[in-house]
Amino acid sequence: MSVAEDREPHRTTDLQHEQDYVSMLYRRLDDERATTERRLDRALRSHGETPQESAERDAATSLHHERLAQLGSVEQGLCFGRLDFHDDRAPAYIGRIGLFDSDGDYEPLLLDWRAPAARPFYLATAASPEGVRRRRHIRTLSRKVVGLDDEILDLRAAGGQQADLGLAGEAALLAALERKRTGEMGDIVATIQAEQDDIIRDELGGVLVVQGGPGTGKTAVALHRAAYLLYTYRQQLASRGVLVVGPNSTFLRYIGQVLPSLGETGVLLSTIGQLFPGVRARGTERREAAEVKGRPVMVDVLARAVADRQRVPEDRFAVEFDDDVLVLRREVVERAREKARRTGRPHNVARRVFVDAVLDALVERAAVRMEVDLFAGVPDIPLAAGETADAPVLDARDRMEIRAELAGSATVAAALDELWPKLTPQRLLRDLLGDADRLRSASEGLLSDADRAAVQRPARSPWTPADVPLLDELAELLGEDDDAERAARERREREERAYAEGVLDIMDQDEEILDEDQIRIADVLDAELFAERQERRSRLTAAQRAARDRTWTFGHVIVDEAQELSAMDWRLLARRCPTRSMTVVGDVAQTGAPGGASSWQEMLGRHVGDRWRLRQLTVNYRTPVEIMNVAAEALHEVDPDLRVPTSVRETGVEPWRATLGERPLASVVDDEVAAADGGTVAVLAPAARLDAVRSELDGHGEAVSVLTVAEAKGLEFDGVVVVAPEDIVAESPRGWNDLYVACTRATQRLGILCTER
Ligand SMILES: Nc1ncnc2c1ncn2[C@@H]1O[C@H](COP(=O)(O)OP(=O)(O)OP(=O)(O)O)[C@@H](O)[C@H]1O
Repeated sequence: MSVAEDREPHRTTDLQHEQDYVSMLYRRLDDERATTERRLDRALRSHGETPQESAERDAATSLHHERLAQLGSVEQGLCFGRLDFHDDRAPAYIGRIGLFDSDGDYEPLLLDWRAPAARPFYLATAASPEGVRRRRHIRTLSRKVVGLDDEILDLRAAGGQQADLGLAGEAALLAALERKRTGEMGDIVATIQAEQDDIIRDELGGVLVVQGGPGTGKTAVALHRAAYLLYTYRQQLASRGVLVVGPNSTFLRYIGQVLPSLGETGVLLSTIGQLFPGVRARGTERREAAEVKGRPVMVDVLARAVADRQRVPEDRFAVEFDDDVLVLRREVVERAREKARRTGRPHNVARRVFVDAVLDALVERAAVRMEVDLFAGVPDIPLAAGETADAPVLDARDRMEIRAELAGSATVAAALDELWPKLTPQRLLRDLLGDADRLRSASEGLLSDADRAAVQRPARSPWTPADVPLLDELAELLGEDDDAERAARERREREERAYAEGVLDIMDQDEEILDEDQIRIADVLDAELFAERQERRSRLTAAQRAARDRTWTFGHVIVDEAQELSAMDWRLLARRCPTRSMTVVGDVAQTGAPGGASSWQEMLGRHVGDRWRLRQLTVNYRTPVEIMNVAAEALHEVDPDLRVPTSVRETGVEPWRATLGERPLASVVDDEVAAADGGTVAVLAPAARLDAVRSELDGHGEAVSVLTVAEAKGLEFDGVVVVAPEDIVAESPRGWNDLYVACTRATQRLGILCTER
């Protein structure tokens, strides 16, 4: 233990004193909620006469709404710490948000954990106390104070000893770590450790890489960093939002409550597969297919696939027009294509240039034909004075009319579409992966026959996560000719606004003549109107607006389990974050994805060169020593030089091994469920055995999660049973990494069922 810890039961007076203070804080919180509700109500009822007033009203409702959400989310564990100082400063209380005295002097009653003044709570040690005499953890249940853990930051009291791991608030920390898991990640705001705090508060700019073994709190640190950045750089980040990328939707559900519990709503949690609005990547595919799709060479394959759709006719281009056939030579179309390509614009935007050039050529052809027709059978008339024989018979206006007619002709449009079709990313990718000839043409010399066989699939196949970065790349290559759509959107917004203003006016007139009861009905209407109006504009947080917009760029991007991302995934993320303000969190020893990375430089070099900074986390908070000893065997197979992180606790419970099939799996798992005593249990199986294991454990319901290792990435359970580790290892080129991940999901107990082999 690093410091003297007060394990004596606290005197009732101490508890009572803290209870009084905490109760006062909750009263202050209630007041604040009531005030904010009143402000929100007032803002909703105010009419914006001018566009500026409307905008101000929207900004105010949005602000109050956000504040209300924040005040609502900090109810549990509002205040969790107190610092007492050596000098005569008043004690500082630390909590989830800042609260101030409502009187004139505006004294802080509770410090937000992210405020600089709260930092000693996480950093002060006996050796470097930063003026702190005592650190107190206050444990609460609802609004009741149920316990206190004190540390006196005094080297003499600690016997001059510094513990190896330098843990702060050890009693509170160990209590948190021993807690049964619920299936949802909780925040660690009361027990953040110094090495974690350093990372959480690292500066905003540039790429920060956080490398740490399993259970070192990388995910927790990443989420607290998001909350810290939004607090500290609110001006910069509130409007653009923060994106947190996780490996799959189970993981996102697992971490989903952490940021709201810290009072933050401006964060979009997403997988890579969810980052293309309008596409749900629910399909699965073989590892080989995902690996090929993740390679950087796909950029060239896709560029070629787009170029392949810009065709010129074999021989000549003939199109029916006005009971006639207009013919263009192949070279004329080729020149039009070159002209369009030379603009360097994306396919759908450059299409206009191509279409214009072909239409110009067609107008010429049509004009010639008309002149021929006009004069057919007409005897030569002598030229009048000033006339020349080659003066055009059709003037500019005639030509414009012909052009308009050509442009409006369905046959001409269809013929042009054959040569240079308008394309969506979805259509192009479906066509490409569903057609062997197209695929070969786009990838000859870039992919092998085996690669092509891996990615080719029936045209109606569902989208997979590895398709999404390809769709994103194609969206860039194809571009959007969206003038008409933008105008329609603006018109729609104007109409909606006028409608809302109208409803408000009617309500106001009504209110003047309604009696009390009816006004209450109007209040309900008001609430509905509020919801409607907010839904359209101000209620949407930056994160929600970002989720609907592929071209949104975020103020900061945090990537968890980053080692799993492919080169194409990184290209997509780089587009979402042109400022390269990123936090990249992961463990290159846990890489399971075939396109994932085994070194950070290999992964990031292509996008940021060597302009990234590395921080390491070294202490394992999840997995006890006994289990890490077993996990270390798997890690040794990955790379004998790698070391497991140091565990903070021992449980005295050794992991067990048995042979699969000796006892029915259901009964083995029943024992584990009983041992977990209300905690969570997972059975991790090789993909090939998953269905069989699931049906064997049918009836265990929600008590047991049956998952592949890939699905269990980033999650944790009180008890874990690993089925057929040999098969897990054999199933993938990174099988030992997978086994390492499987063993390190456990917080209390690990069992391994080997196959007979
Ligand atoms: N300072 C802390 N106080 C309390 N609990 C902590 C602390 N740091 C980490 N934990 C807990 O340890 C567990 C592991 O944390 P987390 O999932 O963030 O680790 P990780 O490094 O992302 O692991 P992996 O790479 O295996 O997914 C979680 O239950 C987390 O809440």
